[in-house]
Amino acid sequence: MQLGALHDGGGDVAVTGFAIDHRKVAPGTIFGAFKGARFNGEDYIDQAVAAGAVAVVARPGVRVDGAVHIADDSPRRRFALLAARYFAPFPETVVAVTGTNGKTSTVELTRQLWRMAGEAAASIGTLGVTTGEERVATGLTTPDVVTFLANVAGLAREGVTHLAFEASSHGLSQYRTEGLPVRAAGFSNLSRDHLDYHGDMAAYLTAKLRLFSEVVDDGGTAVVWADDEASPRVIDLARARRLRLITVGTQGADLLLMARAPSLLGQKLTVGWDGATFDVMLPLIGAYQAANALVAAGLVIGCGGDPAATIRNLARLQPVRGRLERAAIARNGAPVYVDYAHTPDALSAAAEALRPHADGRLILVFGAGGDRDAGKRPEMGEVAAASADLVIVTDDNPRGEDPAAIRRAVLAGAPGAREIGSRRDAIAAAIGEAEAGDIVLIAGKGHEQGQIVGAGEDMRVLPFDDVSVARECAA
Ligand SMILES: CC(=O)N[C@H]1[C@@H](OP(=O)(O)OP(=O)(O)OC[C@H]2O[C@@H](n3ccc(=O)[nH]c3=O)[C@H](O)[C@@H]2O)O[C@H](CO)[C@@H](O)[C@@H]1O[C@H](C)C(=O)N[C@@H](C)C(=O)N[C@H](CCC(=O)O)C(=O)O
Ligand SMILES: Nc1ncnc2c1ncn2[C@@H]1O[C@H](COP(=O)(O)OP(=O)(O)OP(=O)(O)O)[C@@H](O)[C@H]1O
Ligand SMILES: N[C@H](CCC[C@H](N)C(=O)O)C(=O)O
Ligand SMILES: [Mg+2]
Repeated sequence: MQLGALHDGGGDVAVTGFAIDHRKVAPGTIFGAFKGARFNGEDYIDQAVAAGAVAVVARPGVRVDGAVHIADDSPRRRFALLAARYFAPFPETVVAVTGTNGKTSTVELTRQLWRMAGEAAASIGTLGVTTGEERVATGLTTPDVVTFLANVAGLAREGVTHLAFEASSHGLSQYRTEGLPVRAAGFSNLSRDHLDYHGDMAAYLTAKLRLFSEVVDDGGTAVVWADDEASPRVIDLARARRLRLITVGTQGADLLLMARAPSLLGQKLTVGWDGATFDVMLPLIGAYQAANALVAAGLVIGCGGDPAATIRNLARLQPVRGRLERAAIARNGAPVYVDYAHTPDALSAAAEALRPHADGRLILVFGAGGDRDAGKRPEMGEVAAASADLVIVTDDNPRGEDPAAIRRAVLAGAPGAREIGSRRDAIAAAIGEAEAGDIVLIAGKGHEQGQIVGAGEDMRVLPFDDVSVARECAA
């Protein structure tokens, strides 16, 4: 593609790719120079040009010598829009999900429902890029804009027609997915997380709302879990933009959750749609998984899926990796679950999901991540103390912080909890302690395969998998 096709005055210079990191610039690249949380990409413009950048997208007034300056007050957005034109075509049906908790689950369940309907479907999110055949990790929930758009285009080349992706608040505020047409947007819920980055809940919500106010296509659909305190804000925005609105939940007007009855390995849902009532056995436990499955169904229906078939297909959903995953059974019969709860609200949701299944105690092992929202730590402690009978506070990705200090902050909210820094020892203690009728919940890492310690040059990922460790400890 010629630069002139992307930018007036660009001329017939060949564009060979896009980069936001100067170390990835090759001859013919368009470089995006952005101010970030740790570095200022504008400091690397000269190096990018020396490496062959033919154009630089940067704020007006920034000095660019030796390449075309594509000036814009919102350089990240402009860069994404240009990159999208370069990388297109994309899958024709794309949906995005935002919310504090439930994004990964919802995009994965959406992908499964599409596949059951015979569509070539994929998802992109915390679990990586997932197709029916394979899963490739990207390291972020919403990958950086170049990785994201290149992957989405790659999926289209492989024949994928339906894509569900996670729109994290970081991704939304950094325009990591702009330019990709989004037909339907899903909202799960809003609760405390990531305030280290967003500052306060209002800013965090504003970042998420951009999915509905700007990212989803004109004439697109909003699928909103209606039982959340923040839902009315999303619904108002959807109405203001005249999006098609599908509200879901016990408060939903469209996909109505009329009843939910937990059973041993799942739950019976009674669901209303357009005057008809459906009874379906969802093979996943917990109110939160029912919510995610229904939002997924709403997204599929919102993109033209047959409502009755989609609702019936809920009975064939497979579990999502690391979300209330039954990892092991302790010698005395106590089941051990692994879950990705790493916020106060998620911890409460995971504990509530398991409570009806415990005749005895709920034993909870968890920690809080380092270099992440510190304010959520005591809140997580409080929720844990209120939700479980025995709480063991341990380490979960301390990153650049002192693990003992993180544990102390969590313990401030859960003074009666036990403290065992080594995650392996904590899991062993919980499983060793469990008696028949108890349930062990290991929260925070879900699918993760490592314990992240240190930061910058000293950062290391020590192999660690909650599911395998639980199995070893239960054996
Ligand atoms: C806080 C945050 O979102 N950071 C991400 C973001 O950084 P940033 O834009 O602030 O960039 P920066 O590192 O300050 O650098 C500024 C610019 O200079 C460029 N640069 C920098 C150094 C250099 O030598 N040369 C160079 O060109 C960078 O590529 C960047 O464009 O963009 C970077 C490039 O893509 C990411 O690597 C980085 O992820 C860090 C590692 C991270 O931990 N991110 C987490 C918090 C994150 O994004 N999480 C969300 C939400 C998780 C969830 O709730 O599911 C996610 O979507 O994963
Ligand atoms: N709808 C929901 N309501 C409340 N809690 C939920 C909901 N869905 C998931 N959770 C909790 O959040 C955890 C993470 O779920 P999931 O990975 O689907 O969310 P996410 O939004 O993708 O998280 P992340 O921000 O890390 O990407 C689950 O393991 C569960 O404990
Ligand atoms: N996407 C989340 C994942 C947190 C997972 C948890 N194990 C932790 O490290 O805090 C984040 O980056 O904040
Ligand atoms: Mg996720």
